[in-house]
Amino acid sequence: MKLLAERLLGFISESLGLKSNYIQDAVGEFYQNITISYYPPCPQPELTLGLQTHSDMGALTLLIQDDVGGLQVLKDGEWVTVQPLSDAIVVILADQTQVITNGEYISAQHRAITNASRARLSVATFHDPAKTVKISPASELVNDSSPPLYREVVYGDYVSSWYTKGPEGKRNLDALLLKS
Ligand SMILES: O=C(O)CCC(=O)C(=O)O
Ligand SMILES: [Fe+2]
Repeated sequence: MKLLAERLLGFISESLGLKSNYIQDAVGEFYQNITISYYPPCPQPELTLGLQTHSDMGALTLLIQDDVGGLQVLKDGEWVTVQPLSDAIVVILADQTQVITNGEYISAQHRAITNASRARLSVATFHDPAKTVKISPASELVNDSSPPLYREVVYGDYVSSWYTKGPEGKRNLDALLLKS
């Protein structure tokens, strides 16, 4: 998972004209976190979500889901179900990559819905900076016509505020926006 995350961040860096290890260097050694989520059947799925709308706070998330399905991503204002595919790994771009790329790449808002009949399992591997790492837009991507969109943040502070305020859409990322 770590190698895959490194390669994907490498491709993202290269696509923006940065050296391939740019984002990896900005993030530093990954703090790898694994969450296994179990969603029991819910008698009234229309009344509750399995997981509320959020974007992941680190750099990149790699997710494996079983064949039940329930992960949805927000695309053009609509919720789109990520169809389970056997052997597939879902790549979820997370907030720090949005900051480093100065908004060229956008972290995905997603949620998990429940269903009435089958329990669901997902395994997410988060690739995050260490808590002491400072994250800011890549200087190579910032100039007079493309000013920095986000202020620098110590990743640990971002995590604290995420847990204090809770994830509500992308409000934690929006709090880093510099006023133009
Ligand atoms: O269970 C899922 O499909 C989503 C899990 C997730 O988004 C998370 O743990 O951050
Ligand atoms: Fe997530």
